Amino acid sequence: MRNPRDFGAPLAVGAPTPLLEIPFPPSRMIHFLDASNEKMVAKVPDIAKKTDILLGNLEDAVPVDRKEAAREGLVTVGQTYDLGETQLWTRVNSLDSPWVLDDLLRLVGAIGNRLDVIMVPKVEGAWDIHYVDRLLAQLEARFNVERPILVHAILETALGVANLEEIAAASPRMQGMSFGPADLAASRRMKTTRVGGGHPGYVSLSDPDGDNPRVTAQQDLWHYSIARMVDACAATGILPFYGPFGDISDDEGCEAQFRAAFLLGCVGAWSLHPKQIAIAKKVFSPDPDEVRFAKRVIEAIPDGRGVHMLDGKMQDDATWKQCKVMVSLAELLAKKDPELAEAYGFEPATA
Ligand SMILES: CC(C)(COP(=O)(O)OP(=O)(O)OC[C@H]1O[C@@H](n2cnc3c(N)ncnc32)[C@H](O)[C@@H]1OP(=O)(O)O)[C@@H](O)C(=O)NCCC(=O)NCCSC(=O)C[C@H](O)C(=O)O
Ligand SMILES: [Mg+2]
Repeated sequence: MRNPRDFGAPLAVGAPTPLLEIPFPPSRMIHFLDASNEKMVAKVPDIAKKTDILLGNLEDAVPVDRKEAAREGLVTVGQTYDLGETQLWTRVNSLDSPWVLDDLLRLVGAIGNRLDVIMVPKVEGAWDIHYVDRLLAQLEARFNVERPILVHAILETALGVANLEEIAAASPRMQGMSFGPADLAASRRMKTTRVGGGHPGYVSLSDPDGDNPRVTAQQDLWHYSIARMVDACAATGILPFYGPFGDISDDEGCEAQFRAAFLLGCVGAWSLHPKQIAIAKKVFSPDPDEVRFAKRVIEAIPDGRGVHMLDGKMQDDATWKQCKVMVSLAELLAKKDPELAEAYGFEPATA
């Protein structure tokens, strides 16, 4: 066990001091692109204005013969594009791959001061985070990186899900976690070929009722693991994200999957295609009617104490805290987006 008094100390001489509080800028969507694809890179200036997070993907979906081009393309994006307030992340190759060491060496050396977060795939336990933590500290010291690069784990193996509490608490560098339904399905031997979403075979069935047809309702394959991820993240002050929705043609299915994650506590989701950015923005920006109601609750109970009735609904200390969650998120997003500020009824100057 690490000495708790050393938890906030750098793991290498000359590395920046770890953050003890994880920053929470707007994080509704992590937009994936392959920086070896010229068409995608050409869209960076436009996409950077629309997405909260831009991620250069180096792992799965990037063919083996384009791994180096994707890495170098991301270096070029980091060195040449002004992304404004949009965060720049990468997903490196998995820790057992032949590419990850060069991914980390090259990216921290070339754009270490531009990279906000490194997403590490297929994290299985705290030991994976400890490895990346020490190596990043050494590289930060070597390349004079001024602020710690944070680490985001993808939960996409059965062992990773079994160990998620330890992963969340493994390092002050842990920024958050994403849920990876495709690799997780394979790891668990689930019988679905879909990337996220439901399945028509996973249903609950009503009881027999004479000759009447029995009713089925599709169930959520992912509820248990996403809820565990949200608890582990909230318990350690880091941020949970839903991952990919692979049926690019099914906007409604994507929205439903994202909304289930949003309601459970996730702050954002991945967008694989430019059109999923708008879906994530819609879902992960709280509904204006809910925000207006939450504001009324806070105005009605300024000190957050006691019991009150509003529109026939009981309000107390706990509902006040729920409303604070909603209004704080709305305020954060309104600062970035004047249209949302108006929809939420915030004065532009105070938003
Ligand atoms: C899914 C795609 C392969 C679809 O691409 P395409 O067939 O080219 O779609 P369109 O013809 O509709 O594209 C229209 C234009 O938009 C550009 N485009 C497409 N996607 C992106 C993007 N992500 N960023 C920027 N620009 C994009 C196209 O180039 C077209 O441009 P133009 O011709 O000039 O109009 C593709 O969207 C894609 O590759 N997406 C990323 C896929 C990805 O990153 N997959 C990995 C993440 S999911 C995962 O790893 C699973 C997870 O780990 C788990 O285990 O669950
Ligand atoms: Mg995966």
